[in-house]
Amino acid sequence: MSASTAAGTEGPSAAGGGQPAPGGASEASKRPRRYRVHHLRDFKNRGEKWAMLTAYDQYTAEIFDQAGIPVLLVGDSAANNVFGYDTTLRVTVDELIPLARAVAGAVEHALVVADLPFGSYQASPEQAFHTAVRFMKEAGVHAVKLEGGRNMVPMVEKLTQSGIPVMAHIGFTPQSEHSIGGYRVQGRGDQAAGLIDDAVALAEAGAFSVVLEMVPGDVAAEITKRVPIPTIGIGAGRDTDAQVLVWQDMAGLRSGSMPRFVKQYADLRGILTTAAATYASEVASGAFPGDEHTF
Ligand SMILES: Nc1nc(=O)c2c([nH]1)NC[C@@H]1CN(c3ccc(C(=O)N[C@@H](CCC(=O)O)C(=O)O)cc3)CN21
Ligand SMILES: CC(C)C(=O)C(=O)O
Ligand SMILES: [Mg+2]
Repeated sequence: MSASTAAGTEGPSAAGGGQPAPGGASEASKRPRRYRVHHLRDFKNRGEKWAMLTAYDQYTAEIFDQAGIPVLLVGDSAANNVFGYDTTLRVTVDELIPLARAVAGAVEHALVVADLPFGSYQASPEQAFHTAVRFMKEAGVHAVKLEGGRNMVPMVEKLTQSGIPVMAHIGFTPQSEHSIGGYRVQGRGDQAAGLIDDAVALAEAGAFSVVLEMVPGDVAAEITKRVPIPTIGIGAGRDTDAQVLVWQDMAGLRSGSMPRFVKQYADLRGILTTAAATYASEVASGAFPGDEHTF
């Protein structure tokens, strides 16, 4: 797998290998050598919807890349989906960078975005800059994401002016769980105007896209109309430019109750449970290893 940014990255590539691209299989040959922020803006202008997924390791990144997912997010949700912490607040830059390095190193076409962990960017634009540079240098990601509205404008300006593309994230922002007071829909009623102002300010500050998490569908639709950058919804209805889900939710690996915005497209937990139990019983019975596995 190549993380190359060599010449020839702009044009469409014939090396799609027949894999599906966002617009469907027929679009595969149009898949760019590397998705760039301008491709995402083109999708918006053409009204083509696309999907983002989280990824935290080599094989999932490779699989989602080959499936035609144009943007992969190394989310701070690694906190609860990799490390077993109860909230995203716990994950550190030092923990997330190796995962981001695995993902960025495994993809050929996808644009890889890393979440800036809680506490690693809020203090100042300089702090945000130094953390983002670590992700770009040590992990090789192509962009970073941070949570917050108008208060994040100085950070977004500093990063974008330094050549670091920034994905914004508003609505329910899990890193602010304790000040928000729980996992709650944001932007209802007279909160809507403030959320729209946040999105507009972040776009003006240079953000290349904005995640809208747990926002009423009509508010997300209004924001999507009002800003020139792509909106990426999670629990924000069907009218955003793109959607994002945590991959373990999407593929049915995670146990327990699922947020309402999740749709499960596979039962990986069932598949792995059966595989592990069958392996164990074949070892117990002596059916594995067989002659063909023996030297
Ligand atoms: N596995 C996983 N999936 C996610 O979507 C996700 C993470 N982890 N970790 C980081 C954040 C946290 N997120 C979450 C997690 C839970 C709910 C949730 O339980 N929502 C409930 C209650 C909503 C309400 O109270 O109104 C729901 O039914 O949607 C929402 C967002 C989204 N992100
Ligand atoms: C759910 C997405 C947007 C996220 O921020 C994460 O996975 O950390
Ligand atoms: Mg996150």
